Amino acid sequence: MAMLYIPRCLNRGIRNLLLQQRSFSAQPIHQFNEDDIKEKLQQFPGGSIDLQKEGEIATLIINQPERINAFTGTMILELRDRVEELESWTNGKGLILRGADNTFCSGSDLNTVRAISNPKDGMTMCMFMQNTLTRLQRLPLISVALVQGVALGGGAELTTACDFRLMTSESEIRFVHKLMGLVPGWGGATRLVQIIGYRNALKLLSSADRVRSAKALRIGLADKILPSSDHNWCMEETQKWLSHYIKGSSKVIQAIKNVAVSGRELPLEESLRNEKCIFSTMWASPDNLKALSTVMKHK
Ligand SMILES: CC[C@H](C(=O)O)C(=O)SCCNC(=O)CCNC(=O)[C@H](O)C(C)(C)COP(=O)(O)OP(=O)(O)OC[C@H]1O[C@@H](n2cnc3c(N)ncnc32)[C@H](O)[C@@H]1OP(=O)(O)O
Repeated sequence: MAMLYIPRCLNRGIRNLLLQQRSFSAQPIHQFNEDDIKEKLQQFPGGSIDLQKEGEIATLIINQPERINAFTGTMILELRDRVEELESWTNGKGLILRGADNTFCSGSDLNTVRAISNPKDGMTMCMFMQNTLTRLQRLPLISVALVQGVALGGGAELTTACDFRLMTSESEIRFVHKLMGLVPGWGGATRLVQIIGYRNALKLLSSADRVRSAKALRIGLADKILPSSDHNWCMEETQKWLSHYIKGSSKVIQAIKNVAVSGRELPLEESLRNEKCIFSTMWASPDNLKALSTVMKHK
């Protein structure tokens, strides 16, 4: 669940209202019995999704470098567990999503794909991943995908579940779905339209062209190009870039992410009500009172 922070000290009416609002983000997009698909995905092991927390920034690592970090069945399950863990990380502020070994992700593992290439499994896998990536997208953390090497197919879709994308001058994002007789199924098309607009998204999906970093920056898919591909340097630069957006207390950063998600996802009136509720948790809060007690000049 992407959780709003709801202080216990609020009066009962406001607290109940906030709890109701919170249940909006906790609702899975698709409600279905997950047992069958979980059992199926367990049969395709390999690789891992690793979670590291360092201070206020967590890093999720897609880890199967021998297959360019392709997603196996168990990695799909592990991603969900890791996202769930991040949902209850109350002190966190930022998240970096990256692949192991200087590349991002080559999409679904084709061995897994072949084994579940029937309508029923395809549909439940699609719903499972859409639920997970929606939860990832709604985490109250500011998230950035560090795209080194390639982000192909499902890998390209994954980048769109983050708030921002940093690429290296050598990396590329490519929606190859058309070449496989498919459309994105992990929510990637919907999110791509939100990020770069209908016309640009349609061009990328219908051409299956590779998007190198300069073009990605131009059309708003990437937020920065890192000039070196050296892994340690890229990670340091990504942390530096992210740290600009996560200065301040975790409650303030999480509230900012929540109002932004609300603005993106909810109809106007509902979003305004949600913003009011979140605002009410921040007004006269310790962070707010501390700021007011200092002499402020925003020069
Ligand atoms: C599109 C829909 C679907 C979804 O989930 O929505 C998908 O994502 S399906 C997967 C789409 N991705 C692909 O089709 C990737 C195909 N592979 C490639 O294009 C290349 O391997 C590439 C560009 C990723 C990497 O090329 P490079 O020359 O750097 O390395 P190799 O080709 O030698 O790859 C090393 C090794 O990895 C295996 N590999 C790569 N990607 C996958 C994958 N997605 N699933 C399974 N295995 C993958 C590749 O076959 C090589 O294995 P080897 O045994 O050494 O031949």
